[in-house]
Amino acid sequence: MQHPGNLFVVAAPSGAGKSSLVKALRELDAHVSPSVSHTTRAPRGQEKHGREYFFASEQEFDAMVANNAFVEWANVHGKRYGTSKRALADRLAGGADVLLEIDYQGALQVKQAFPEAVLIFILPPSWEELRARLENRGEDSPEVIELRLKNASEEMAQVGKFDFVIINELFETALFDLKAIIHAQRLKYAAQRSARADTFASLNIT
Ligand SMILES: Nc1ncnc2c1ncn2[C@@H]1O[C@H](COP(=O)(O)OP(=O)(O)OP(=O)(O)O)[C@@H](O)[C@H]1O
Ligand SMILES: Nc1nc2c(ncn2[C@@H]2O[C@H](COP(=O)(O)O)[C@@H](O)[C@H]2O)c(=O)[nH]1
Repeated sequence: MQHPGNLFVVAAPSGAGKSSLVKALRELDAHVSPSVSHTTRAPRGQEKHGREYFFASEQEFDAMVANNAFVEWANVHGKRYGTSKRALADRLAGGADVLLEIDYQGALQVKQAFPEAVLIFILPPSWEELRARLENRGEDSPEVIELRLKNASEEMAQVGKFDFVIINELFETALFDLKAIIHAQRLKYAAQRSARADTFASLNIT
């Protein structure tokens, strides 16, 4: 599918810092539009329906799967999460750069559907730091934290399938890297578009 916006996918093990990085990026770059996913997990803390997620019952999620409403969906830490086609198509068609914050299974499904999507993986600097970030965040029970840490090794084993890797040790450095990747992709895409336009013009294609 051709579309005027760029598509970025950011994945990471839980607690590596992807939401914090994406939030900071969005404060600096209004052209990056997030996509709001659907999930069957319960809201945490201050989360609002339609802002962080569309919170769906198992039956509602089943119906969306049956209606082929997702670009991608996956089981993550025992719950289901998915990006709806509606969340993506309108934004891309409108020329926005869309950034999906999803797990690696979803990222690989997106790459199948949109080969031009740029896949970025965020790594924590160490296991100790990953655990500390999950514990200090104070949002998940000890059982949930253990499950997320257990799943992190399978997730991190997928890093080679991504286009870029950022190690989120110093936050400002990782944010700089993320901005640089997005900037480089915009320049590349703009150059391709202009080369295409030149070729079209030389061939008298309007
Ligand atoms: N570079 C960093 N140094 C220290 N702490 C950080 C850094 N980046 C993020 N954090 C902190 O680590 C915790 C986890 O970050 P965040 O919630 O962004 O992770 P996440 O990858 O989005 O996790 P999840 O997938 O569970 O939503 C937060 O408390 C955040 O403030
Ligand atoms: N495949 C998808 N994964 C998603 C999506 N939205 C979020 N996620 C990932 O789930 C975990 C857990 O998120 P949390 O908010 O419960 O901490 C994390 O890795 C998210 O990136 C989605 O639409 N598809």
